[in-house]
Amino acid sequence: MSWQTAMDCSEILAQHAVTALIEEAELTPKPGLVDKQNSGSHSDMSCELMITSAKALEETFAQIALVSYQQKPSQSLREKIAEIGRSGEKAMFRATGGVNTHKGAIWALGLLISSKAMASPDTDSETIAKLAGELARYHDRYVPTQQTNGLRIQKRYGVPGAKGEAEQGFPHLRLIGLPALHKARQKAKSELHARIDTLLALMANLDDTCILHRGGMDTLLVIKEKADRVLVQGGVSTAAGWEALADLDLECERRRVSPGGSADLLAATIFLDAFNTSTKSRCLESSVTN
Ligand SMILES: CC(C)(COP(=O)(O)OP(=O)(O)OC[C@H]1O[C@@H](n2cnc3c(N)ncnc32)[C@H](O)[C@@H]1O)[C@@H](O)C(=O)NCCC(=O)NCCS
Ligand SMILES: Nc1ncnc2c1ncn2[C@@H]1O[C@H](COP(=O)(O)OP(=O)(O)OP(=O)(O)O)[C@@H](O)[C@H]1O
Repeated sequence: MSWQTAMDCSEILAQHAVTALIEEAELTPKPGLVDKQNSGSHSDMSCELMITSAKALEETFAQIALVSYQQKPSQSLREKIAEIGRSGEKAMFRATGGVNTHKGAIWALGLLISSKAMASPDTDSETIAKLAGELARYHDRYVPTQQTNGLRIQKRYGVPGAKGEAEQGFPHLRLIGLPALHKARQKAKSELHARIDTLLALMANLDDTCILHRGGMDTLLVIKEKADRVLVQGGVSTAAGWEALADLDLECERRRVSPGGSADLLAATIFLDAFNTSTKSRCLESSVTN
């Protein structure tokens, strides 16, 4: 996939980002998260709301791509996209009536869109994620000083959180998400199973501040271990893996936790993967059973 002008680039990247968010929301089943079957551990969200929110972000994503087109990482660019990202958060809250549907996703996708727009269209995903990290490491002098759940949790548990993940060049995207998706496809898994296995691989590895915030460290460790157990059983395409997924789902429900950070990184994985020409026309079946 290629683009010739800044406008093309902006439209293509924004559309792809919205599609990635919609495909993440619609992927079913997902433990603890909003999907087509239920709203997981989120009493204030639904799949329709996630889709409304995703569509409301298209303009934000387009603006980020436009200001980043053929630029280099710099403090000035970092501050420009931070401002656009913050107005994107406002657009999200307006569209959802005040519900935080995509804050983490705006952050991750915003940086990756900026990086894609800076680089030439055929740049590989590894380089894109690292370039996004380079941009994230510039200090934003206008960052609001108020405390967030994520900042509190990062301090309390000493984990990198969404900010650290980006500043490190998205290691979970490069080393876990994209390889898990490609490995599942190599094993001829269906696209549905491949994507759920990718989410589980992220959940098994990520110190997700959404889970830490609601459940604490004990809960995070149990969720990581149970996600890993599905993969050890061969993933959700096996009967034992499917059963282990049901067990993980019950655990998220019982503890009222949701892997929002892993969901964001799954959307980011889907976004970057779409530019890989060999996987362009993947067919995602709508079945929710094994
Ligand atoms: C860095 C952000 C996410 C704020 O982070 P913070 O951890 O303080 O906030 P908060 O807890 O509210 O949100 C974090 C969200 O990140 C996701 N997340 C959680 N853990 C992780 C993790 N380990 N890795 C990646 N994402 C994670 C979850 O969805 C979570 O809800 C971001 O909102 C921000 O600072 N935006 C400012 C605007 C900006 O600079 N934008 C630039 C790109 S558009
Ligand atoms: N399918 C999904 N379902 C739920 N959350 C998702 C999904 N996809 C991504 N997320 C991410 O999860 C985050 C929402 O998590 P959460 O509800 O824990 O945040 P919060 O509103 O800040 O905290 P809390 O609800 O615990 O007060 C969003 O910012 C979003 O980026």
